[in-house]
Amino acid sequence: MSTVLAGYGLVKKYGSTTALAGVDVEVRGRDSLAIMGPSGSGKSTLLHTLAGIIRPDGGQVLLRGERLDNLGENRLSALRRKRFGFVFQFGQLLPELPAEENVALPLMLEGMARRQAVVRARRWFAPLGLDGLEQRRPGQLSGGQAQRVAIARALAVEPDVVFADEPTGALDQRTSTEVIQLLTSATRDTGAALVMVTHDADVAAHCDRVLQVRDGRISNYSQFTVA
Ligand SMILES: Nc1ncnc2c1ncn2[C@@H]1O[C@H](COP(=O)(O)OP(=O)(O)OP(=O)(O)O)[C@@H](O)[C@H]1O
Repeated sequence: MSTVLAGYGLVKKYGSTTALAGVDVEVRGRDSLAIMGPSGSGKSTLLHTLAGIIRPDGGQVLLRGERLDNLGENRLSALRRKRFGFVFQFGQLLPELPAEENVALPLMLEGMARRQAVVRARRWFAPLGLDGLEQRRPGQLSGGQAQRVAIARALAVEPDVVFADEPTGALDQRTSTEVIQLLTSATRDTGAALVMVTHDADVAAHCDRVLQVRDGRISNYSQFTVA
């Protein structure tokens, strides 16, 4: 599988703080990569830089060989909407919309008619164990169900890469295991790559590779064989 997303020589500074000190990373299609490391080591900065949310001060980010880091803001945000999906820790669903409309929203932002977008969105509910919850508002869902809706929303646009920042951070251990299994398998099934920040070694172990960041540098890479 060829490289989908790559960062080479990534540097990011905040005043006198060096958040990224020259990071190289490559992610292939269907590859899942967990980013771990101590608090303040640069994990979120690396994820956001690869996702085109933070612009690096040095180095390059490439999506299928196309540079992201020097695109104009409009092209960059269009590319993020179309080619990337995002799953965050919590609070990402719009509380006033039913679950199915939350999932349909990225499709509507891409110009799809509401009715068609909702039909497409509904297809994700059964595979993610959400059958029957289409009309629920986020406040009527458990934490694990809300994260599964967020996974559906991230996958609805059929992105090249899903970025997840502490996707299980607000869940108990059993729910966290269910959610990470669904996130890794559903992402792999679509052919997308997954890049995830987590503090939890059990969650990271569901990924193909784990990258350890320390003081803005990669201190270790490990490869798991996923069953
Ligand atoms: N917007 C910002 N302004 C100033 N400094 C920042 C900013 N964002 C991050 N930093 C600093 O950059 C370094 C890396 O931060 P980052 O959030 O990437 O770490 P992290 O590993 O994700 O931490 P955590 O696990 O606590 O979320 C830290 O020293 C942090 O204080």
